[in-house]
Amino acid sequence: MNLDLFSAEDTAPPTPYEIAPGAWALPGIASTHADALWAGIHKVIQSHPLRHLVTPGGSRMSVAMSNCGDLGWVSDEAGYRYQGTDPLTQTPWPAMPEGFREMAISAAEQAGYPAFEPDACLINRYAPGARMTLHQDKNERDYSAPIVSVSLGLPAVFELGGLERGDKVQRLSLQHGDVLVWGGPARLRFHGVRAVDPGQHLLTGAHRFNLTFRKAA
Ligand SMILES: O=C(O)CCC(=O)C(=O)O
Ligand SMILES: [Fe+2]
Repeated sequence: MNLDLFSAEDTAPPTPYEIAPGAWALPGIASTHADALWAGIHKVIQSHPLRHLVTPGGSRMSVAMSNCGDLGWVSDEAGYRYQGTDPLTQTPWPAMPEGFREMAISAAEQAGYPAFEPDACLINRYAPGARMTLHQDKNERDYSAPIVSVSLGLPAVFELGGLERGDKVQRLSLQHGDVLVWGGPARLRFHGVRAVDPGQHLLTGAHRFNLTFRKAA
């Protein structure tokens, strides 16, 4: 009798795959770093709390945000932008923890983008029902560096569109520890996150967290 319940096929680590030219999924690569990333998130949000920013149009975002690194992404009635100071605390954003930087650089490398030097890390917290509508990341000064996006906690459905808002979107299920990297011809693709379903995760509780690394300056 064969009692080998876990065949080699089942236990083989998932491998990186290209979702679209220049866009890569790196399943699970952050899971072994999750505890360190989680500790880093906590440290950052202790001094620079998660908050619901307001869009230039005046709506409150459902995702709560904070930042670390030289620059942080913010939004208010005046627009979207990066700045070195947290508008809430009026103090500089905390330094990007070394483990964050290493994770982002390694992910970019695995997706074929060597020499990624992130200077901004946006921390996104999704409670059940929170979502991010289709958008392009285009507040960065130049688009030659990729975007590195790390998922922690509750799963979510990521939508990757094309270069035009109306283009067809492909849906990807993102689990704890999954990383997406998009750059080059994919750098300005529209993308978003569908409303997160209620759930419980051992590390993050009732939330999904996402770290988005960018070279903003
Ligand atoms: O939460 C995610 O997976 C994506 C976040 C995102 O697109 C952004 O912060 O610009
Ligand atoms: Fe984005």
